This record gives sequence, structure tokens and C-alpha cells, in this order.
Amino acid sequence: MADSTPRFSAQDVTVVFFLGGPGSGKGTQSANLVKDYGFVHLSAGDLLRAEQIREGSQYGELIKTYIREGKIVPMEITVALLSNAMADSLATAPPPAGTKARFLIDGFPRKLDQAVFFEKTVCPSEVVLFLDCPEEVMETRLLKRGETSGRDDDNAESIRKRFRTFVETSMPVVEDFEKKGKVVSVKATGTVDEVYETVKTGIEARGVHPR
Ligand SMILES: Nc1ncnc2c1ncn2[C@@H]1O[C@H](COP(=O)(O)OP(=O)(O)O)[C@@H](O)[C@H]1O
Ligand SMILES: O=c1ccn([C@@H]2O[C@H](COP(=O)(O)OP(=O)(O)O)[C@@H](O)[C@H]2O)c(=O)[nH]1
Repeated sequence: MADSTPRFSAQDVTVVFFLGGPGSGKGTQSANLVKDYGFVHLSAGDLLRAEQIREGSQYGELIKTYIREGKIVPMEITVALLSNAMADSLATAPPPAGTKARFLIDGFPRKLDQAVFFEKTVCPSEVVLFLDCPEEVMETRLLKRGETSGRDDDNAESIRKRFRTFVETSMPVVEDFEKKGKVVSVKATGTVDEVYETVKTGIEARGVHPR
């Protein structure tokens, strides 16, 4: 199985998890956060899609099937991809002297065991940003995105399965972090700019300021 042992110290990084249903706007808002707050954006889904098509990957077929079915890929694979991407970023683009690298981990953790495993073996999260969005809105956005995204899972059937996984498996992660007082919850139905204003207010209240 993939090796997820980190090649860096948890002391050198700040991790913000970015959660929300499929199509809630995580990728869109991440671009803003990178620009203003100096985050390195790591999308678990993007890393899995890149691994799926990487020549020589032993996980290509497995990842393809899991993503199309809206299921959660076994966590060892995803955590190894994230941990390696963090180490690569620290090696190639270290943060300014005297500051910690900031990682915005988008679309992860989606299952309780992933959250526990990542926080134990890689690094605890500082804040959990959650985009709260009704299914009807997410569905409309995803079907529109599907016209151009080329993604295997932006079709009505996969979307239905992803919603189910989100409600049954991923919402319990958000609820668990909520009990720990870590969640900044943002209503995601406004315009991109309106949502971003609320995101900024929320994370700045948790001590994350522009960089
Ligand atoms: N606030 C918004 N209002 C309208 N459309 C949005 C908004 N935020 C994102 N979108 C669009 O909805 C789709 C899904 O957004 P995306 O950021 O890819 O979501 P996620 O990363 O959570 O799956 C994209 O096509 C994006 O352009
Ligand atoms: O930690 C993760 C993140 C994503 N995925 C898979 O990747 C898909 C797409 O996730 P992504 O975050 O790219 O898109 P979203 O569903 O949020 O639009 C999910 O449905 C899962 O099948 C996964 O297995 N583990």
C-alpha cells in the first residue's frame, strides 16, 4: 500500500481543511484564498485524478471506478498523495522565512477514519472551512460544470451517488469537527464574491490573516 509517512514536520505547516458537498464551490473559493492568504491549494480530487492517469500507477483503474461511483477511495492512497504533495511543495516553494507553510486541503477528509488517520500521522488541522449548500443548487452547478469539465462524475447518475456519500459519510466528519469547535460554516448560495466575503470574515476570526 502507498506510504503516507510525511517527509516534513507537523510544526512547519498550518492545515485548513475545506469541506462542502460536491459543487458547493470549494475549488472556486480556493483560488481566492490562494491569492490573498498565501495558501498552497491541494485538492484531494485533483490529486486522485492525476494519479488515475499517471503512467505506471497501480491505482488507476481503482480510482476511476471509485470516482465514477462517488465512493471514497481507500484512505492510504489519498493520504499518501496529500502528504507527498505537501513535502514536494515545502521542498520546491518554501514559505517566507519565519512563517509556516499554509495548506488548504480541499475535499478532504470525506470520511471519519481519514480525518483521524491524517491528523495523527501527518498534521492536525487548524480550522475546518465548510461550505453549506442545498442539493438543488449543487446539482444545477454540477450539471452545468459537466458541460465542459470532462469529468467522469459530473453526470446525473454519479451526482446522485456523490450526494448520497456526502450525506452518509462526509457530513459526520463535519459534525465531528463542529463538536471540537473547529468549523467555520459559510452559506454558499450567494454569488462567488458574496460567499468569499463570508469566508474571509470567518477565517480571519480564527486568526488566519492575509499574507
Ligand atoms: N457562488 C457561486 N455561484 C454560482 N456558481 C458557482 C458559485 N461557486 C462556484 N460556482 C460554479 O459551480 C461549479 C462548482 O464549483 P466548484 O468550485 O468546482 O465546486 P467544488 O470544488 O465544491 O466541487 C463550477 O462550475 C463553478 O464555476
Ligand atoms: O479524499 C477524497 C477526495 C475525493 N475522493 C473522490 O474524488 C471524487 C471527486 O472529488 P472532488 O473533491 O474532486 O469533487 P467534488 O465531488 O467535491 O466536486 C469524490 O466523489 C471521491 O470519489 C476520494 O475518494 N477521497
